Amino acid sequence: MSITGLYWFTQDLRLHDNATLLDATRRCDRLLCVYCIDPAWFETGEFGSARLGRHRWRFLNETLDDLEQRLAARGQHLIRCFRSPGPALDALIEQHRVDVVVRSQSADWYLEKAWESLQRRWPDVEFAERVTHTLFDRDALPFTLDELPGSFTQFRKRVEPLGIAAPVAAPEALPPPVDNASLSSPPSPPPMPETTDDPDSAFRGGEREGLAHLDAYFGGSLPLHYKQTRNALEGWQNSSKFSAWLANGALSGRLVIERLRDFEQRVGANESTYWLYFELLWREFYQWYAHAHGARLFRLSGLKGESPRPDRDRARFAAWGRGETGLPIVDACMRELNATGYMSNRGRQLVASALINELNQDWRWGAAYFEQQLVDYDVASNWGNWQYLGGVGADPRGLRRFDLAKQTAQYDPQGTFIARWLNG
Ligand SMILES: Cc1cc2nc3c(=O)[nH]c(=O)nc-3n(C[C@H](O)[C@H](O)[C@H](O)COP(=O)(O)OP(=O)(O)OC[C@H]3O[C@@H](n4cnc5c(N)ncnc54)[C@H](O)[C@@H]3O)c2cc1C
Repeated sequence: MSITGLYWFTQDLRLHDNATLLDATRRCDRLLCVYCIDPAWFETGEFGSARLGRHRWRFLNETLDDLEQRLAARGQHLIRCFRSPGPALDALIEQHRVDVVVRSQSADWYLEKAWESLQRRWPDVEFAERVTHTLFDRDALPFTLDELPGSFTQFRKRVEPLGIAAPVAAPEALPPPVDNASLSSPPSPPPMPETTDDPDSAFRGGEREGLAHLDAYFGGSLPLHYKQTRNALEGWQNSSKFSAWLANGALSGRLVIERLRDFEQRVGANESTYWLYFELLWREFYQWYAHAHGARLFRLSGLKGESPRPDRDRARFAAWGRGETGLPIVDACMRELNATGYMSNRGRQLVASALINELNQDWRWGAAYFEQQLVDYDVASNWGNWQYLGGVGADPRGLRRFDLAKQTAQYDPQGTFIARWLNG
């Protein structure tokens, strides 16, 4: 019997180190490759922001264009459905009599729900999934997700002794598309929102760009100084800038680790190279944290029994979003975010602390605004970090309040960063 497969791309937008794609290649005689762009992403949600803003929309389109080219080089085709995954995949499964649906697991609770209900609606179809977004497979973790350590430090100590599997090679060939005639007319004709120019953003989407950036970063000596520079408020070279490609899966974390180990062999290992690995373990922690806690990621009380009591002042929140709070370091960071889609880790900590502690607003409004604006938005890292700073997540020390004057003196002693964004 000949097998028709549907590959549902989500946050694994690459061919390298993609065990799910290898699996689909082995199993299927014909394959539909599909990406769903949910129109709901562009609507204002309950926290006052859209799920997808212009920076990541542009980055996503570049990523999908690149993926399409890579698939085309292997005789395949990417179907972009401008429709929510449920009805989009239902239509394709029915139209093409799909036998097996394949996808990479995701830390995104909404995608998990969509996957579960798809399985319920199609009991005769086979469903298969692999983990491609993390360094460790779920089975390799020395604990179940119910027993996920409550803090990063406990997590790190348990996983550091584990080996990280080598990335797998990209498939040389793929099964052919199902039916070329029908693929030229995807089931959802409405036009997608236009992408605009984004001259201020240095991030360019796609696997090709991600791999080139990886080569550039490990081709010089930057990793040797990472620990000293990573906290800077600005500067492309001060941190790795891998986040945007990691977030949509155009780069695999395992590949980053392989290149890091190679760099340590060739050039040398030091505290900074260790620290890059350490930060990637933070990412790993939040991925499993999101898997473990599901919808609690979005609750005001987070993992705690008691909820904070924010003011919920829309005008004050909007001023924070525009970078008009009157707190110079916060306003500079927010204007950078709005213009470029990126903000340093230090900046993210400061603006989150200000929204929660100085302005007394709902941390989820801030998290949702970041979701809209960040080019590197990742559901697990974003909502996990916001919970942490809001004192309702994985921080054993509770609420974090940053002294903005002290932070400004330390990280912008000459005032150049603030001047650039407030006067520029
Ligand atoms: C409030 C807040 C929201 C955040 N939202 C996101 C988000 O949506 N997406 C995102 O990728 N990161 C998020 N982060 C984490 C971190 O700020 C970014 O990963 C980092 O600034 C990206 O720049 P980089 O790639 O140069 O990082 P580097 O310093 O070079 O770190 C290397 C990699 O380690 C990972 N990493 C580093 N710090 C963290 C961290 N604190 N938590 C999780 N992973 C980390 C990232 O994958 C990053 O690419 C958030 C942090 C805060 C405080």
